[in-house]
Amino acid sequence: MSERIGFITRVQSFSACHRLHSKSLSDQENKQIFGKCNNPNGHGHNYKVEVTVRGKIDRDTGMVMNLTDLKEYIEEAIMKPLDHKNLDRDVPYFADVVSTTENLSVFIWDGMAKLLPPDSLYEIKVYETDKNIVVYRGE
Ligand SMILES: Nc1nc2c(c(=O)[nH]1)N=C([C@H](O)[C@H](O)COP(=O)(O)OP(=O)(O)OP(=O)(O)O)CN2
Ligand SMILES: [Zn+2]
Repeated sequence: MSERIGFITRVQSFSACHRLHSKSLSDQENKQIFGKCNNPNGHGHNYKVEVTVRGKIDRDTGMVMNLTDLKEYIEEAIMKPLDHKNLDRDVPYFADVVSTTENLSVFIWDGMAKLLPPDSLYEIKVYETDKNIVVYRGE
């Protein structure tokens, strides 16, 4: 039988607060572009992240990868740095990067890619709310 390729996804939720504010823009521009999300005291989200890994379905194990290992990588790359954090103040990456869901997806991609086997990470999907969803595939 020829080699089969599978995609496996694990879902993880975390809570964090943030403020949309760019140091490259004036206060007036920040207010105009980000509106209520530029409120100085920030606001919170219950984020949901889907991490998808692509790979060969191993003939012996029947797995693309062990979901127990994926769970541990998610703990390192998502939960430890982000859960119950103020993204802008507690996560050094966001000191000069606006904490949009797009940039959060890139942060999570970079953290996961460091832990997973080379070229196995396929997609990061972040739900900021039920209605606001970002997909990042490392491009
Ligand atoms: N391109 C982006 N635009 C916006 C982002 C983002 O990450 N990328 N983020 C925000 C805010 O952080 C904000 O939290 C969005 O919240 P809100 O508009 O309240 O969310 P909903 O659309 O789900 O709320 P409803 O009021 O139910 O429509 C803004 N823009
Ligand atoms: Zn927000």
